[in-house]
Amino acid sequence: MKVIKEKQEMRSWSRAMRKAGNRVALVPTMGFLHSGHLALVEEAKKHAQHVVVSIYVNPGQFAPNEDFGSYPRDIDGDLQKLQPFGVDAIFNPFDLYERHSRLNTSANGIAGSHDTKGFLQSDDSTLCEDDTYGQEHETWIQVEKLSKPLCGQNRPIFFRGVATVVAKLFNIVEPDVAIFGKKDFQQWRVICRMVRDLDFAVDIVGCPIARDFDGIAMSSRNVHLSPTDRCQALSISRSLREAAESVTECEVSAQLLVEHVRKAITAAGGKIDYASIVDQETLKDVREIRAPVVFAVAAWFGGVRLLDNIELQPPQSLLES
Ligand SMILES: Nc1ncnc2c1ncn2[C@@H]1O[C@H](COP(=O)(O)OP(=O)(O)OP(=O)(O)O)[C@@H](O)[C@H]1O
Ligand SMILES: CC(C)(CO)[C@@H](O)C(=O)[O-]
Ligand code: BAL
Repeated sequence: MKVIKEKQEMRSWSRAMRKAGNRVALVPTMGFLHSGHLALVEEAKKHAQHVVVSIYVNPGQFAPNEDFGSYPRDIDGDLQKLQPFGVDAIFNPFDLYERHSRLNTSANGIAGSHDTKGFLQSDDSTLCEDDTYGQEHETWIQVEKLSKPLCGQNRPIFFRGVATVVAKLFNIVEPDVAIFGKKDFQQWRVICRMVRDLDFAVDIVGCPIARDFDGIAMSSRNVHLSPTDRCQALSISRSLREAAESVTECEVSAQLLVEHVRKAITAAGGKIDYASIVDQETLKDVREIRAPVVFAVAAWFGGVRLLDNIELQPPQSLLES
């Protein structure tokens, strides 16, 4: 398993694999890996001879008030976890925006890099001594409509940052296929749309949500939950499952289903960011479950923002009528 830090080396490696007639799959991650990430790697192996996992906590998708600094990181642990999985290369760049000295901080562990609007800025504490090295980044990809609802409401720069860094990763790794998790359903839709609109020659594969033994959607940030918060946070997956059961029993009112989930999460002590039933393509709210839709939730427990969702199918009787 090769660990690659430099963009140029990454591109050359990938080109050599493809020149030899092999397909390359990319699994983009921010590290602190769990079984959900490893399931993406297993999926990647079905689509290509070579698998690259990128590990990069992207400063461009965090607003100044968010958790870039405290995002969990453990590169040594990640390498150990990936070892048995037949991954060919780990791409772990120091800084994809080339603002920072390679000499003065640990890999991808920088903080304090946005202005008040959330734009990336050079930070005095991390500026290179030779300031000709640092160049500001000013080109961003904005997937206009799909970035606005759900997570976009309270994280207005998030998807711009995600789309841009994923485009950069595609340009560096030049994969044939890239694998994303549907735990971040909106992110997966945004990337699919970007690929379609900008003609990236990359197939996008979406993988089902991996859950822990108790039903919670796996997430790197779960490590910050106290045992009590974690127990209370199970109200998210439990109430989503109950909503799905109600649909099979012919409850099709989105308002009633949303009320049920909101009540359950609030009663458990959570603070809801959003709970919405939306069309899977447009991510627009639906009033009734008359086609396959997704019920997406973001909620805070003990200072940790958690995402989850469930796909809802219309009741059989509606399909038959
Ligand atoms: N439980 C999961 N099931 C399926 N895919 C997942 C799961 N958790 C993460 N992924 C996917 O792994 C990829 C990398 O995600 P990331 O490194 O941000 O991990 P994360 O667990 O989502 O962390 P966070 O705490 O930021 O939510 C994304 O495509 C994400 O959707
Ligand atoms: C896709 C991604 C790696 C971009 O930084 C990140 O948003 C994530 O891990 O889901
Ligand atoms: N998996 C989502 C990354 C983020 O919340 O920044």
